[in-house]
Amino acid sequence: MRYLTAGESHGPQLTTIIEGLPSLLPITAEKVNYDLKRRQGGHGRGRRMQIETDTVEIVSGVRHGKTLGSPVALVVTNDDWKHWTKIMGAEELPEDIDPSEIKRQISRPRPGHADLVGGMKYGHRDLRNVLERSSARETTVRVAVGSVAKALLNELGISIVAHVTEIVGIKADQNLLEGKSADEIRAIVEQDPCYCVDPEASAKMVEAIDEAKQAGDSIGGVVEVIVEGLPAGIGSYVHYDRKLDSKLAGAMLSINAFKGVEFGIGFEMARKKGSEVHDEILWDEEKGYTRATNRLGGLEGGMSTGMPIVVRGVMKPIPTLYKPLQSVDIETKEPFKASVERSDSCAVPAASIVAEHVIAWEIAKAIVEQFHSDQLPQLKAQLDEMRQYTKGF
Ligand SMILES: Cc1cc2nc3c(=O)[nH]c(=O)nc-3n(C[C@H](O)[C@H](O)[C@H](O)COP(=O)(O)O)c2cc1C
Ligand SMILES: C=C(O[C@@H]1CC(C(=O)O)=C[C@@H](OP(=O)(O)O)[C@H]1O)C(=O)O
Repeated sequence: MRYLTAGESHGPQLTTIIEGLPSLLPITAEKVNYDLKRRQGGHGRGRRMQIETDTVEIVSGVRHGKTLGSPVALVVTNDDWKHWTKIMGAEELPEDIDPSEIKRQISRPRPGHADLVGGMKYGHRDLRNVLERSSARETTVRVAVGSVAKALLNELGISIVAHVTEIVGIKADQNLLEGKSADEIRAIVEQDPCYCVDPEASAKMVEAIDEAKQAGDSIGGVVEVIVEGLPAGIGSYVHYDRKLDSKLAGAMLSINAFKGVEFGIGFEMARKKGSEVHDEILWDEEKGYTRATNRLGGLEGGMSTGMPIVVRGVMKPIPTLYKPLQSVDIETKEPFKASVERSDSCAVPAASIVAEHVIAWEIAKAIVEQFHSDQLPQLKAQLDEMRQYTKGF
C-alpha cells in the first residue's frame, strides 16, 4: 500500500492517490472531514486556519460508499488560493513583467525552516518556491490518507488516539490515562483546546501559548499516539526494513518540525536497569498472553506484542517568529532579520492529529502487506484467526 501527495500551500489544491487499499472498505467524506477539522483546530493556530475550511472530495476509487480496490484519489481545495492566483499560477509570466515585481517574493531565509537549503538545492532565488511545498499545509492530505487508514483499522477492531503530553515543559499528568481506553481518551481530548487529557495542565499550556504569541515567539512540545487492539506479530524481526518500530519512527519524524521519537518509557530506559524496563509475560484463558507492564510500548523485536503501541514525538518550536532571528538577504548578502510570514505560534495540538494519522497509515500498511488483503472480508477473517492462534500459542 502506498500514497503520494502533491500541492503547494497557496496553490489551487492538495491531491493524494492511495494505492493498494482492500476493496469493500466503507469510506465517507464526512468521517475524513471530521479529522480534517480536528487538524485545523487546537490552541495556537494562526490566521490561515480562519480562511480554510478543509473538506475532502473523493474523486476516484470509491463507489456507493465502498472502495473498489482501485486507486483512491482525494482532493482538498485551498480556499486561500483565490488570494494567490497571480503569485502562484502555473502559467508563464508575461514577458513585460519582471519576476521581482511579483509580490511576496522571499529573499530572507528563516532559520529553522527549509528556505535557505531548499533554495540552494533546487536553484530557487525566490524562496517562496521552497516554502510553498515545505509548509505543513501538506499534512492536510496526509490526515485525509490517515483517516482512510483509520476506517480500515476500525473494521479490524483497532483503535488509535493521539494527545498532547507536554508543551514548553508543562506536562500533563500521565496517571490520568490509567485504565482509559483509546476511545475514552479521544472523548476527553476532543473537548480540550490543547488536545490534552489533563485540564489543569491544558489551562497552563493555553497561557504559555498566548504569552509566546504576545512575545512574537513560538513553542513546541510532545505528542503521544496510542494504538489498541493490534494483534501480536505485526512487523518482523527477520529483516531490518520490516521492523514495525522503525516504520513508526520514520512516520513520526516525517511530520514537519518533529525532531525525536520514543516508545513506551522511551529515553527514560537509559536511566533504568533491565529488571525495571522489560515487561513480564503473563497468560490467562480469557486474554491469552499479556504483560504485567507496557514499558516497551507494545513492541519487541520490531513486532507488535499485542499490548497497546505507545509512541511519542517531539515537535520543535515553529521557525517563523514575529520577533525574527538574524538571517542574511540572499540577494545583497547583507545581514537582515528573517522574513515574517503569517504563522502559527504553537501547532503541537494540531500536530498531534497529524501524528495520529501518519501512525494509523503505517499500522494499516503493515497489516495490508502482511496478509492477503484484496478484499476487506478476507483480511478481517485472517486477523481474527491470527488473534485466536496467538492467544492459544
Ligand atoms: C501542523 C503544523 C503547523 C505548522 N505551522 C507552521 C507555521 O505556521 N509556521 C512555521 O514557520 N512553521 C510551521 N510548522 C513547522 C514547519 O512546517 C517546519 O518547521 C518546516 O517544514 C521545516 O521542517 P523541519 O522543522 O522538519 O526541519 C508547522 C508544522 C506542523 C506540523
Ligand atoms: C496552512 C497550514 O499551516 C501552515 C504551515 C506553515 C508552515 O510553514 O509549515 C505556515 C503557515 O502558512 P501560511 O503562511 O499560509 O499561514 C501555516 O498556516 C495548515 O496547517 O493547513
